[in-house]
Amino acid sequence: MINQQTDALIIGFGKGGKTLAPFLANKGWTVTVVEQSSTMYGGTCINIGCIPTKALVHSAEQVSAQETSDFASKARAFKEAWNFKEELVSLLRSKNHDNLANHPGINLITGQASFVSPHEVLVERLDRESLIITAKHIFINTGAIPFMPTTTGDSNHIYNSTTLLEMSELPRRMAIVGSGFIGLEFASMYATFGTEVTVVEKGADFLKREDKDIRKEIQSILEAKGIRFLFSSKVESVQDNIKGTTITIRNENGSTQELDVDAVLFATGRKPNTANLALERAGVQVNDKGFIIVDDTLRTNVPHIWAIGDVNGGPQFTYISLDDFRIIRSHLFGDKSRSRKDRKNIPTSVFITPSLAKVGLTEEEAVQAGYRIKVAKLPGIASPRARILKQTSGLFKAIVDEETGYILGCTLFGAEAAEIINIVALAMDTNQTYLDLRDRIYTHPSMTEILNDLFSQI
Ligand SMILES: Cc1cc2nc3c(=O)[nH]c(=O)nc-3n(C[C@H](O)[C@H](O)[C@H](O)COP(=O)(O)OP(=O)(O)OC[C@H]3O[C@@H](n4cnc5c(N)ncnc54)[C@H](O)[C@@H]3O)c2cc1C
Ligand SMILES: NC(=O)c1ccc[n+]([C@@H]2O[C@H](COP(=O)([O-])OP(=O)(O)OC[C@H]3O[C@@H](n4cnc5c(N)ncnc54)[C@H](O)[C@@H]3O)[C@@H](O)[C@H]2O)c1
Repeated sequence: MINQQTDALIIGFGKGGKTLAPFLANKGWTVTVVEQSSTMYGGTCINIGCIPTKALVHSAEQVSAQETSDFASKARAFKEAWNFKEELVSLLRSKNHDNLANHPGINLITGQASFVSPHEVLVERLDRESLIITAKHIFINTGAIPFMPTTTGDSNHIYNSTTLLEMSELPRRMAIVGSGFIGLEFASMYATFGTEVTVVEKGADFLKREDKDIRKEIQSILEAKGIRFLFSSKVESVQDNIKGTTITIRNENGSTQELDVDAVLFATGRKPNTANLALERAGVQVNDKGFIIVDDTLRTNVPHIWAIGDVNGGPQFTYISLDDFRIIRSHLFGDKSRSRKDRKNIPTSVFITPSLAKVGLTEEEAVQAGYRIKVAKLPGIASPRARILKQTSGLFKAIVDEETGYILGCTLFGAEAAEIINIVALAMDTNQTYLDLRDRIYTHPSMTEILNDLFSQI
């Protein structure tokens, strides 16, 4: 057993941790980063999350614009897109690796970390001697992993988002269980490539935090791609047969139906990746779902141990993990003022085609909160840029406080919505009124200029 000392030990190569490591090293701290897998340098986002999925979404949109007709051509197009995704991920993984490995103040170790005591962590390496690292400060950044509900049966066709991304063949028929971010993004992407997709959702509807008109528009556009939705339904069993696999779906009213598919994706949420950490040996507390409990400055109940990113139970987005880094920076080397409370309007985007992006309140939420509101709405086709991009479907919507003119919320379902929403979020965070966005000079022809027209509806 080798013993090492370090000022900061970062467990997991997540977004916040990999940003914190060079920051602390540049401040003169000795920094050790431990990542359990050589295929995960750069973390979930780079390897099995945002980047590979959005590369496939983008390729699907290009293929759909070419209107390939027969399945064999579609399958070839998917294989090409998959190869591109693999090349991109491998490039980014290696860049991420080198960024830390080549930094003179950072010791990057590949191995699995678990606590021995509050200041000591065991690192087990595949083909090398284990280490005990004694650290003054410890940052847990181990992310989240897919949560899979139990089903009966025997199948080699069950996937989660990680394992499905390893498959280079386009399935002809696919069931996707869950219609959250991952379920909808995969459904839209595979259907755009040409897979026959059925989505099985236990709830009575999807995206429950969206207004009804937006949900209706999304559903009709996804259905037009050929996606079938089965709501209030659960997959009970998955049983392989010579042609693929048969899933048995039970509806809320008790009736069952069978569906033959080639692949079943479970996209039913993600749970904290803490099982191997032996947190109890450090005395670190977790909540009933296993997420590490932190205060608004991201410290755990053990003052020298912090938790960053998905593992601390905050919103599961790469940009939130990055913001966790900013909070920790503020507390270690800044004025100690930044906290989770500063996050006012967090924009989100679901990368279906066209994309859905949102910030702040929906119409229903604003009414429930007691605001007197004005609502602006425009169809996607109102944008000249959307016509150029051949993505004219969708719906843009903004909610404004009638009394003050402040923007309470905005949902953009249309081309490049994930870009435009950041401008609306900035306006909201800096207390600008809807008039500021209505009367701004934007480039033309851009998607952003839809804000001129959208807010002119008020
Ligand atoms: C399919 C998919 C698509 C997504 N798309 C988006 C998107 O478009 N936009 C967005 O913002 N977010 C997206 N997300 C969410 C986003 O990927 C995560 O919120 C983000 O990556 C979380 O980062 P993190 O800092 O918590 O840690 P992670 O990036 O999850 O890193 C944790 C690391 O810790 C390592 N580790 C775990 N346990 C140990 C241990 N005991 N010892 C050593 N190492 C360990 C893991 O191997 C992993 O590399 C997506 C997620 C998925 C699954
Ligand atoms: N574009 C992005 O920013 C992006 C993309 C992908 C993932 N993510 C992050 O990853 C997280 C996890 O994504 P996710 O889609 O796995 O989770 P999710 O929580 O967004 O959605 C899970 C869905 O599965 C349904 N479900 C759960 N159990 C079920 C069952 N047994 N049968 C049928 N349906 C069931 C739920 O009702 C829900 O609709 C997201 O919340 C998000 O934070 C972000």
